Amino acid sequence: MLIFVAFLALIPPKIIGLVIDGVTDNTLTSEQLTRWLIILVIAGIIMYVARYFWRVMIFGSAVYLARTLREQLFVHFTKMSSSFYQKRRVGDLMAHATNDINAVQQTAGMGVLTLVDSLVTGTVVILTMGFTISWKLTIIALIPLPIMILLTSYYGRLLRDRFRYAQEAFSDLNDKTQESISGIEVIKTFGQQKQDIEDFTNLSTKVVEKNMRVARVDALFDPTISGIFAVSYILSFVFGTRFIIDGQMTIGDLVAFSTYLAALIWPMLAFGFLFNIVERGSASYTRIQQLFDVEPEIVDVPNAIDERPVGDLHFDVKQFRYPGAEETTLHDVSFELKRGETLGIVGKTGSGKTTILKLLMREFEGYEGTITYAGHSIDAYRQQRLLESIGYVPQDHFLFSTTIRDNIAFTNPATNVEQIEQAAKLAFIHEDILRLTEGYDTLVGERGVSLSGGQKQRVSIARALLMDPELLLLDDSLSAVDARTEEAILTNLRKTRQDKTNIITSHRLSAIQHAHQIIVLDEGTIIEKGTHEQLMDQRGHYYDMYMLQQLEQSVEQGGGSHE
Ligand SMILES: Nc1ncnc2c1ncn2[C@@H]1O[C@H](COP(=O)(O)OP(=O)(O)OP(=O)(O)O)[C@@H](O)[C@H]1O
Repeated sequence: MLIFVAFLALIPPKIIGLVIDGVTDNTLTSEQLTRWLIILVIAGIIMYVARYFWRVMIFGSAVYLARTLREQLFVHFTKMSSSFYQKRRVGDLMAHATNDINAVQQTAGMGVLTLVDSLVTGTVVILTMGFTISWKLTIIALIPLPIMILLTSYYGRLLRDRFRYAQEAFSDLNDKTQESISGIEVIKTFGQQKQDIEDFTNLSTKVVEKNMRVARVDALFDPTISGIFAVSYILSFVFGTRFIIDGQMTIGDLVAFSTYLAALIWPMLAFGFLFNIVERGSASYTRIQQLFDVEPEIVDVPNAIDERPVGDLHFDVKQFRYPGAEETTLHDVSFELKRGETLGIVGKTGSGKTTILKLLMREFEGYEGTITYAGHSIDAYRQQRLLESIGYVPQDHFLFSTTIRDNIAFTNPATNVEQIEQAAKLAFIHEDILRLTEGYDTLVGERGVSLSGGQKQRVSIARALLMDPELLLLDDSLSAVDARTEEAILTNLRKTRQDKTNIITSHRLSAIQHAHQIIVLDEGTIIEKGTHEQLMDQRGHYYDMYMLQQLEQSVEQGGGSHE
C-alpha cells in the first residue's frame, strides 16, 4: 500500500503542471479542467483510505511486536533464580518491561513507516522529477541531501547514548517510587517523608536533566532538515527560472517541479528522523537484550527425572557460600530424614536455618556436597517435579491481591470448597476467616483487608497444606501465633502428616520439641543433634535455650517458678 500511495502521490503535481501550461498557452477547456479535477479528487480519496489502512497495519503490528517482546521478557523473568533478583531492582526490571519496550514499539512503528516511506516515496518522486521534468534541475535540487544525511546520522549517534542515560535515569526513578510506596509505612512512622521527597525530587530532576540532553539533540533534527530543504528550494528556483529563460523548461514544469519538491519534504524529514528513531529503539533494545542475555542459573539436566521425588532425604553439605558473599554460610551440615519423619532446626538468627531450606528447594546451587531425595541428587530431577513435592511456608509470608479462597487454592485453583476449608482448619485459620465479613471471599493483599501477621502466616500454612506435600517446610512459620494456636496446629500436623516428611525451623523450641530429630545450628554448622530428650540430657546449648524459654514463659504467665 505504501508503494501504491507513493505512485498515486505523483498524479496531483503532474496535473497542476499540465493545468498551468494549459492556462499559459490558452489551450485549457472547461471539460479538460473538470476531468483533471475529478481525477484529482479520486486520487485524493484513494490515498486517504490507503494511508489510513497502512497506518493501522504498521502501528498495529508494532503493538503486537511489543506484546511478544513483553511476554518473552516476563517468561524470562520467571525462569530467573533468586540470585538474579538479589542483584536486580524491581523498579528497574519494571522499567525495562514498560518504558524500554514502548521505545522499541515506537521504533517498530515509526521506524518502518519512515524507512519505507522515505525510500519508496523519495525514490519515486525523485525519478519522476528527473524523467518527466529535468534531470539537471533534480540533481541541483538534491545537492544538499548528502549534508543532511551526514548531519542527521551524526545527531543519531549523539542521541543513542543520551537516550540510554535517560532510560537508566527513569529506571532509577521507577525503582525509588516502587520502594517508597512499598515502604511508606516505615517512612512515615520514622517521619522520613521530607528526606524521601528530597530523594525523589533529586532522581526526578536527574530524569529531567537527562531528557533535556535528549531534547537538545532532538531539537536539532527539524531545523537542520528544514534548513537544508530551504536551500534545495532556493537552488531549484534560481536554476529553474534560468532554464525557463533559456527555453529548456516551461512555467508549468517549474510549478510541477516545486510541487514534487514539496512532496519530498516528508520523505526527507522521515529519512532524517529515521536515524533518531532507530537510535532510540536500539538503545532500549540493547537494555532489554542485556536482560535476555542473563542465562537462568538453575536449569534441568538433560534427561532429568520427570517424577515427583517421594522417599528419604539425605542432606550433606560440606560448604556453601551465597554468590558474592565473603564468608561461608553453611559448613558440615548433614542429616538424614526418613520419609514420615519430622526434623526440627533451631539456632540463633542468621545461623543458616533458612539457607538449608533454600538449598533443598534448589534456589541456590554451587555448594560442596550432595543433597539426595528419594535416592537421587535433587538436581537430577526436573526442578518443577522436585518443587511439586515440596510445600514451603516462607518466613516472609506473601499473600496475593485476591480472595482468601484463591490464596489458599493457589497451587490448584480447581480445588473444592471442602478441601480449602479442611486446609484452613488444619492451619487453625478457619474460624478467623469466618469472622471476616465476606468469609473466604474476603479480598486480602495490597487491595484488600489487612490481616494480622499471625493470620497471614496461617493462610500461608493452609496454602502449603492444601498441596498435601511430600515434604513440608515451615520456615519459622509459627512465630507470630500464640503458644496455644501453635500447639493446635502442630497437633493437627502430627495427626494428618504421619507418613509425610516435615522440616520445621523455629526460634521457639516448643515448635520442634516433638520432632523425630532436632539439629541445633550455630554460625552455619551443627553443634548439637538428637531428640528432645537426648538434647536435654546433653545439657548443652539446647538445654540452656529450653530452660531460658521455660523461664520466659512462666514469667509471661505471671508465675515465678519452673520445673
Ligand atoms: N541471599 C543471600 N545472599 C547472601 N547472604 C545471605 C543470603 N541470605 C542469607 N544470607 C546470609 O546467610 C546467613 C544465614 O542466613 P539464614 O537466613 O539462613 O539464617 P536463619 O538462621 O534462617 O536466620 P533467621 O532465624 O533470622 O531467619 C546470614 O548471615 C545471612 O546474612
